[in-house]
Amino acid sequence: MNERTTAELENLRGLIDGVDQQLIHLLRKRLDLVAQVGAVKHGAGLPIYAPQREAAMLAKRREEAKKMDVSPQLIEDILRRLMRESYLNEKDIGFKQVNPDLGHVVIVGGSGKLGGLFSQMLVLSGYQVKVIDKDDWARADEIFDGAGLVLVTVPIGITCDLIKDKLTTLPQSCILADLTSIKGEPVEAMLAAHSGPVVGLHPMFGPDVGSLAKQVVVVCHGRQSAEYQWLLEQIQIWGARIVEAEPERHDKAMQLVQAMRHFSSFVYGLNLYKEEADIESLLQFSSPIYRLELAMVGRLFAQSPELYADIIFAQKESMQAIGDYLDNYSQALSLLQVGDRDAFVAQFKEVAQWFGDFAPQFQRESRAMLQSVNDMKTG
Ligand SMILES: O=C(O)C(=O)C[C@]1(C(=O)O)C=C[C@@H](O)C=C1
Repeated sequence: MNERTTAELENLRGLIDGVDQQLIHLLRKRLDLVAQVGAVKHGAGLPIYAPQREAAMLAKRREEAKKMDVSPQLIEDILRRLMRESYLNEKDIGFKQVNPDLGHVVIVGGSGKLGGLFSQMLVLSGYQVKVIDKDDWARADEIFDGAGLVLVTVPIGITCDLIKDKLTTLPQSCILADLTSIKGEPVEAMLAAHSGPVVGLHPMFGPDVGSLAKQVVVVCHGRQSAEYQWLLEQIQIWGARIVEAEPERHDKAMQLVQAMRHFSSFVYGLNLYKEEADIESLLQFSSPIYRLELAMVGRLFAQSPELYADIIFAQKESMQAIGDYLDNYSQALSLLQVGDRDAFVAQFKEVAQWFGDFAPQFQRESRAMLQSVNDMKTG
C-alpha cells in the first residue's frame, strides 16, 4: 500500500529534496578538499588521523550549531561520519614511505586476510612486498635474500614452530616481526631464531576495517628497537595508535578480551541453535540492544571457525578465565533458583560500584551505537 500524502506535504518534500541535493554538492566539495589534504599529507609524511584538529573542529562546529539552534550532537555525528569517509579517501592516495632504503618486505602467510591488509598498506607506502606461503618454501632462500622486514602472519598454532624451523637464517639486519594475537611465546621464539632486530605486533582489529585510522596496534619490544622505529612510525602514518605492552601483560589481557569474549559469544550462538531459536522472529521482537548483541554473536559465525579456535585455544591460562566465568554464572544462577532477589540486587550494586565512572561512560557510548542500530532499520 502506498504511503498517504497530501499536496502540501509533497510541496514541502520537494523543498527538502532540494536541500538534500545541495548537501550532495557540498559533500562533493568537501571530498575534493579532503583529496587535496591527502596529497599534502602524503608528501609531508603526516598521519591520516589528526585527533587535535578533529577535537578543535568539532568543538567549533558544535558552538556554531548551538547558535543556529541546531543540535550540536547532530553536527558532531555528521562530521564524524564524514571524517570516516576522509580516512578511506586519504588512504587510497597512498602514504609516505618512511624507510625508502629498506630492502623488500616478506609476508609469511600473506594469503591470510590480515597479511593481505598489511601487504596492501605496505604497497600503498611504496614498499616492495613478496609473499611466502605453504607451497613456496622451496624458494625460501631466494625470497628472503635482501629482505629488510619479515612479517609472520600464520595461524597462532603453527607460528612458533614455523619461526623455529624456517626463520633461523634471515639476513642479520632484517627485522623479524609477527602479527599473532598472543605475544609471549612468539616474541621468545623470534628472539631465539634471529639475532637481528625483533618486534612483536598485535593489530587489535580484523582485516575488514576500511582504514587503520584510530585502530590500535599493540607493540611488544624484542630487540634493537632503533632499527624498527620507522615501522612504528609508518603504522602511525596509516592512522593507527601504537600501544606498548609487556608480552605477559598483553597475553593476560587477551585471556579476557579475546578468549573469554569469543568463547561466550560462541556459547551464546550454540545455545540459540540448541534452543532452535527462530532468528527471524527474535529480530522482529528485538530491542536495539538485543539486535546489537545478535550482531556481535552472529558475526562470529560468519567468520572462520579455525581462526576463533586458534584464538580461544592459544593460551592454556584462558581455560582458567573461562572456568571462572562458568563458576560466576552458576553462582548467579543459584540466586535465581532460590528466588533471592535481594542478594541479586546487592550483588548488582557491588559490581556497579566497581565499574565506577566507566558504567555511565559505557552507557553514553552505547546510546550512540543503539541509535545507529535503530537508524539502520528499514520497513
Ligand atoms: O585536516 C586533516 O588533517 C584531514 O585529514 C581532514 C579531516 C576531515 O575530514 O576534516 C580528516 C581526518 C583528520 O583526522 C582530520 C580532519
